[in-house]
Amino acid sequence: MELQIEQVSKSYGAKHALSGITLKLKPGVTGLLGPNGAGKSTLMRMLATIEKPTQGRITWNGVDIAGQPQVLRKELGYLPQDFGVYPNLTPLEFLEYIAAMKGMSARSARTRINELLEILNLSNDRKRLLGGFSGGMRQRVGIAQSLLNDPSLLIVDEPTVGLDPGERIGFRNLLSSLSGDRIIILSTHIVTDIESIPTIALMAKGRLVKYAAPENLIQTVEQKVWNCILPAASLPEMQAKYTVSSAIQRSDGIHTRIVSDLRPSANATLLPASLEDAYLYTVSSLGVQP
Ligand SMILES: Nc1ncnc2c1ncn2[C@@H]1O[C@H](COP(=O)(O)OP(=O)(O)OP(=O)(O)O)[C@@H](O)[C@H]1O
Repeated sequence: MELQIEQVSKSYGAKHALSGITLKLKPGVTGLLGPNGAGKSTLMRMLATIEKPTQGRITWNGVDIAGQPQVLRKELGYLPQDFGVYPNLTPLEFLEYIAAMKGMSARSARTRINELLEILNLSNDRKRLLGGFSGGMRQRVGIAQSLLNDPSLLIVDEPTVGLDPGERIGFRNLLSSLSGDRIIILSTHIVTDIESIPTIALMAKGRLVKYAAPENLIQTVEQKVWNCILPAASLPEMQAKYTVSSAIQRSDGIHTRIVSDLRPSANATLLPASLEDAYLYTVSSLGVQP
């Protein structure tokens, strides 16, 4: 099983949304991380065969999906960013409707739907109208519909938006349990969502900037993360000069976490680096607002 992205670019008129993306994905989870406008959704829409590249090609097990989208579609699960539900249906009715559109038999759909409602903790709400669901509950219904056909390629665009902290953790565990022999691609601009994912594709300005394991990304900022204790008045000046990843008010001043090649002040001390530091450092060095 292989998904190959070869020199893919996408333009909308004069706007270059993606430029020369090349990636080869094998079974496992890949996290697409990048600030707003990086091109994550555009790439995912092309992988989901909703749009075609302006240049380059995407192949699924060697077949170009622009010419033969059906080869991939039957093995695809997709949760788009702007996923909407029909408010007057229950989760059960909604999932039965999607399953019928995917060509599943009523019998196998019913078994799979029951399984998914259980996994996604929706069994007790199976007969309530979706219109009354919270954002997190709707998102779980969206995840359920993407898994109906037990897809070999699962694409989920910003799946944790609207989830509360407990649901986020539940979703992370669900993804790990699903990985096995399938390719999963998940996009986010929230670093903590993908800390436990084995491979990260970092995007900015329509380009693939890094493709590496989280620990390798963290290594790039080892010995570059500093704690400076500042008087409140100096914070704006430091923020203008350096990449500040956090600033916490304490009794002895503002504990400011700075990512910088050089020691930012005489009293600065080194801190262990995190994935968030690596992300901020990489994206800021490209002149992009993280
Ligand atoms: N249909 C479209 N027409 C014109 N421009 C578009 C279209 N879709 C995306 N773009 C532009 O392409 C760029 C990449 O957008 P995209 O939505 O893929 O980014 P993203 O990384 O998913 O960001 P976000 O997290 O905000 O969704 C942006 O500048 C966006 O405005």
